[in-house]
Amino acid sequence: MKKQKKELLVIGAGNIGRGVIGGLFYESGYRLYLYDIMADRMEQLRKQGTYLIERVGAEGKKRIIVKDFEVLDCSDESDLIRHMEQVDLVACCVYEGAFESIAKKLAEAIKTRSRKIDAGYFNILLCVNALGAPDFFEKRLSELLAEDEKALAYVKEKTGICQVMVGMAAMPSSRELMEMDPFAVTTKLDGHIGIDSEAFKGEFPQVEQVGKAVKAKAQIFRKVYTGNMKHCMTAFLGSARGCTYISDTYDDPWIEDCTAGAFYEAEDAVSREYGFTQEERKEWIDFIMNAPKNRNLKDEIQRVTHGPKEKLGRKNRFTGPALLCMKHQILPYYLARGIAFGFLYRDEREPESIEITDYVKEHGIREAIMKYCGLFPEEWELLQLIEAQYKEAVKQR
Ligand SMILES: NC(=O)c1ccc[n+]([C@@H]2O[C@H](COP(=O)([O-])OP(=O)(O)OC[C@H]3O[C@@H](n4cnc5c(N)ncnc54)[C@H](O)[C@@H]3O)[C@@H](O)[C@H]2O)c1
Ligand SMILES: O=P(O)(O)OC[C@@H](O)[C@@H](O)[C@H](O)[C@H](O)CO
Repeated sequence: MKKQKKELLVIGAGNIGRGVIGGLFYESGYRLYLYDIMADRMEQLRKQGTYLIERVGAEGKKRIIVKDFEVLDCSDESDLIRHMEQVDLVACCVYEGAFESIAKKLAEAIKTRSRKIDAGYFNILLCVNALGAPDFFEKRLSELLAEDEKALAYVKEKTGICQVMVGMAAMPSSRELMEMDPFAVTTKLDGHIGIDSEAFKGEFPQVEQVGKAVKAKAQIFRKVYTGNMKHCMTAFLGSARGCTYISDTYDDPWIEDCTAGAFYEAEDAVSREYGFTQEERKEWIDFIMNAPKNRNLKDEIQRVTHGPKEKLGRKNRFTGPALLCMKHQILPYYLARGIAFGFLYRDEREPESIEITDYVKEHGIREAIMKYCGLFPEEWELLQLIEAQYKEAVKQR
């Protein structure tokens, strides 16, 4: 088997791309190639030549300076496609809105790759919380390459399209650090990255805190419906209590009870739906519920709630598990409370929260639930439950 070069092309050089994936692979000896759509900012990073990662744990902190990376010419797509043709490992660290344009460039690169005599494996790591990302890329690549048999065969035989569970939060650094280095990024110190090992092709990367994940397509639903849901519900409830950071909520027993309630409802429903074993369940519950409270990490509520329209949506982190609960005869009592507080969440810096709360004011909560959660009148039990929780929440505020 051809030895894989220790090189990683990062697409989306933001919190996760620079801070978590870039940082961990760099520390394990990988050469980084960074691409981002923000061409001017990337040019500044190229000139700067290094960037700082601050890793913050419950007990201690660690700083790393990333050096000797290459910033691509981000002013057009040709340099990106050329690197996709040459670097065997690509990490997509972007939101869903970027998927289509990345799929088109990958398709171009795959055409060239498939014609190389010694064409080796190519792995695409989808480091995203979006649900169904591998299915999207598999489908789009097969459509874009439909006329090209060689390229299609290369996708099938040599390309790994891998969901990655990024279990390590990352965020912009404090103002003091950003003044020292405008590219500084802060991440959790502990945490784990799981790459879909069933989809990965060839030699698996040996990187600290990065391991193999099985049942990855089910695991990402579990991560988003339980872990990210709990995180976002903490932020919605925390915002209602006047908190700025997630850590400000840690001593509030009401927030703790409500979010734990929602977590266990969702975890039960997800486990029934996807058939996680008792051992798998225990490990996951322990990872989320017994994680040490990291009071040193300043994770802003505004970052965690970002894009509330998507987050309240039918398939996303609240309505998704609430519907699964209904399917499996579990009452999504606390999940409905999380949704209710999502409808109360208003931050002038988050335009979607203004749209949602204004809509509730104008049309009433029932119409708003149908519009933003995508529920139908025949799903009346869940509709009524959220409505009731909303009315309670308004009284409590
Ligand atoms: N931040 C976290 O704690 C965390 C943890 C797990 C997973 N995630 C997921 O990781 C992904 C990235 O999150 P983030 O926090 O790093 O966001 P971010 O906004 O910090 O970074 C995303 C980067 O992608 C760039 N981008 C946008 N469109 C692009 C395109 N077409 N091509 C190339 N680059 C493009 C943006 O300019 C930005 O720099 C998201 O899917 C998120 O859900 C984030
Ligand atoms: O990045 P988002 O908007 O999908 O979700 C916000 C956070 O919940 C998320 O970034 C977490 O910090 C991360 O998924 C860690 O597990």
